Amino acid sequence: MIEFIDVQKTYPNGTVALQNINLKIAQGEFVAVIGLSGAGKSTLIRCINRMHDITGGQLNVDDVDVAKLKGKQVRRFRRRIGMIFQSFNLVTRTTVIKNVLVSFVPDLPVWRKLTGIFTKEHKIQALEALDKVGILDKAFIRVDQLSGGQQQRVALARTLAQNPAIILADEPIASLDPLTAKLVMDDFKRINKEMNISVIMNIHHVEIALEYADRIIGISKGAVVFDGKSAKVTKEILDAIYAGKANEMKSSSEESSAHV
Ligand SMILES: Nc1ncnc2c1ncn2[C@@H]1O[C@H](COP(=O)(O)OP(=O)(O)OP(=O)(O)O)[C@@H](O)[C@H]1O
Repeated sequence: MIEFIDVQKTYPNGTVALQNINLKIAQGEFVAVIGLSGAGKSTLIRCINRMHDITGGQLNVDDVDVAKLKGKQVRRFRRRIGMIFQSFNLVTRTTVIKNVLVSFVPDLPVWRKLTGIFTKEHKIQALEALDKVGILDKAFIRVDQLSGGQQQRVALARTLAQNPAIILADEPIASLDPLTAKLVMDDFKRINKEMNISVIMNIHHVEIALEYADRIIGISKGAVVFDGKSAKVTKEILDAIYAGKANEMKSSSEESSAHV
């Protein structure tokens, strides 16, 4: 369970990115966070794994008060939370399997991760993770020889090898063509349903968000203006989220939150 209690985030330059966020996300949910550029979607997602520190309120993940974690505790905590980025964040001049193996040695410097000191067990786990996203046959190919969709799958496999409870995805399909984007979304959906891994995804493609996510969180100017099941999202709700008409949405947000 991820719980935001009156969470606020103000950046050091004074920008208020999140204001009084209250949310509960149960284990195994597939949540899409939507809203205009600059609304605070990325900030919201990145507070969950402490990529950003909150400046007010409390954020709990499985009853752990995330803000109170220190040093090694943060690293251990992050092991259970995978992160997928728009830009894949892979080392492209090496093989697929080495990119996945990196997930087993988070505390070593990068050069050591890439020198190949991995156990047989780790290699088997890495191959299993690649199999789960359908690219086992690419294990020994260099990443820069793969398509964008295949590279995003490598990133997913790397995250899966971590055995995460939660996957945070920040615009994971933004740089993919529509067909490939759907294939990658199919992977997310399968992983979510079959492995009960929570997926919290920041996404600009509204139609895809509605098709794949169970729940939509609409953000405008740092505030939650809609929170409810994808099936309940109407054109009017979308217009309001994207017009930033926060006040207009408050009542439907409260109404919808009751169903979650
Ligand atoms: N490191 C930072 N320092 C200061 N302000 C920031 C920082 N990162 C983001 N912001 C500001 O915080 C607000 C929310 O940004 P955020 O990136 O969370 O929005 P977003 O909804 O994810 O936008 P996009 O869809 O364009 O990625 C914006 O006004 C942005 O300019």
